[in-house]
Amino acid sequence: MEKIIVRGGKRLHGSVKVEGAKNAVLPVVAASILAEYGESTIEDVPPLTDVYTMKEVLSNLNVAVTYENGRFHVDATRPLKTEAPFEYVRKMRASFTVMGPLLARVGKARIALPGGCAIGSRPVDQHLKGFEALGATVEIGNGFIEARIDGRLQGTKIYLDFPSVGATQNIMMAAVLAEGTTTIENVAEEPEIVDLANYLNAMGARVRGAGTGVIRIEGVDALTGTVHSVIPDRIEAGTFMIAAAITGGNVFVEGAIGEHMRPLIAKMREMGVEISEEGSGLRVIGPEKLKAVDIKTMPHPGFPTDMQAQMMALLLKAEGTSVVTETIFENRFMHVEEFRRMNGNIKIEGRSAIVTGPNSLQGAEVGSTDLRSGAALVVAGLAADGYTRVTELKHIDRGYNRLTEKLKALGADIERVEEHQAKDSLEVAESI
Ligand SMILES: CC(=O)N[C@H]1[C@@H](OP(=O)(O)OP(=O)(O)OC[C@H]2O[C@@H](n3ccc(=O)[nH]c3=O)[C@H](O)[C@@H]2O)O[C@H](CO)[C@@H](O)[C@@H]1O
Ligand SMILES: C=C(OP(=O)(O)O)C(=O)O
Repeated sequence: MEKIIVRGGKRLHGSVKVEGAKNAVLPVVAASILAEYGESTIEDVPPLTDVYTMKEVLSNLNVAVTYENGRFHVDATRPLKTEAPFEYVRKMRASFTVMGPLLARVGKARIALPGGCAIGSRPVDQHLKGFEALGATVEIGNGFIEARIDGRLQGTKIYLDFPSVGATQNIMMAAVLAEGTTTIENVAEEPEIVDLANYLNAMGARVRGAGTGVIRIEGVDALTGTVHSVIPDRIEAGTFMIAAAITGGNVFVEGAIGEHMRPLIAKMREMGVEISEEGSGLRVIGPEKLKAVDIKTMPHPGFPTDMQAQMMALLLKAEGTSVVTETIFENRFMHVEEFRRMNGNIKIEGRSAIVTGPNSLQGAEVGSTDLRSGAALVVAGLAADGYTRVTELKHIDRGYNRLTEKLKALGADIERVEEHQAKDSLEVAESI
């Protein structure tokens, strides 16, 4: 087992390049199953464990997939299998997004029921409601969800109870091959939805309205593989912006798209962080003193839940009381306990965490509970006295490529070490 050891106190400076967005890559790769003709090439794909899991899911469906030099080549023209077993869905919930494409292409999909996880129960009822509205029969049993349709899915009108990102994507991918027009209302508006729509349209689909609350899809008979570069990762970018701010540093985050990050930029500016759009990215300059602000996670364009933990790390250093309210996932405060180990003053009241600062954070041994909490602990470690040891790195590896190396290149005292070295971590850390 590995650990990240970080010694706080260094101001970050320099430039860091953002990679392709994990949350755009996964649905786009799933959508490549829809191409009855030709190959797809998906570019700017970072080497994350989730990407490798998606590759395995597709290979298992008899799709020919190769991944090299940040490019995913997918050939889905062979006869497809229709089952995604628990071993993949357990590793990565996004495996469930192959259901819509399979149903549309083959008329059948059998996917293991995605379970709960560290951030909440995460049901898929809205995905299933969409498939049923399109004419599919959905059955749940023996730990699997099976959806079938005789003939083609039929265009329809669907209203989502909640603007779920995954349900919007899954239903969009099913509807592109349906007969007639589908209108989906109250959809998610995240940049990753727009990216998926752009890819689908480049394959020959007719999707309109992605990025607004209503998506209209005119079904087509078949799709053809194409080349697509995914959007930059706004969550990775945001994590580096917070790392820069928490250390009072000056960092250029290359590739960060301001338009995708308005709520984070607005809140960081309220805290006193200087953020400017500069050429192909964002420059972030951390102030000497940070001000407390309140945060409420909401569907896009609200404040993203995937930035909540990292933002809480920054708020720990802010002067005053901040209220962080999590409205998307019912259990996304697992990092609070870990921050407390680092001397963080945080109280939880229902769906809110009350952070009182500024805190003089102390290095401690802390565990990632999901990928963003892991990154948030590393970021907090950059501003803590002494050594912070972050464990359970498998979570971080799902969503961040070379986090340690990138922070080190910005001047952080940080090292990723094997457990046996970490036993002697102080010694290792002293040699950083
Ligand atoms: C791979 C990927 O892109 N993951 C992102 C995606 O996850 P994901 O697509 O799973 O998130 P959703 O938007 O679907 O979930 C948001 C909320 O809706 C609920 N819900 C969802 C579907 C459903 O059928 N029924 C239901 O009740 C969930 O339990 C959750 O409370 O969007 C989340 C919200 O921005 C992000 O945190 C994740 O990083
Ligand atoms: C929660 C996340 O991802 P997933 O939906 O894949 O668990 C995330 O990216 O922060």
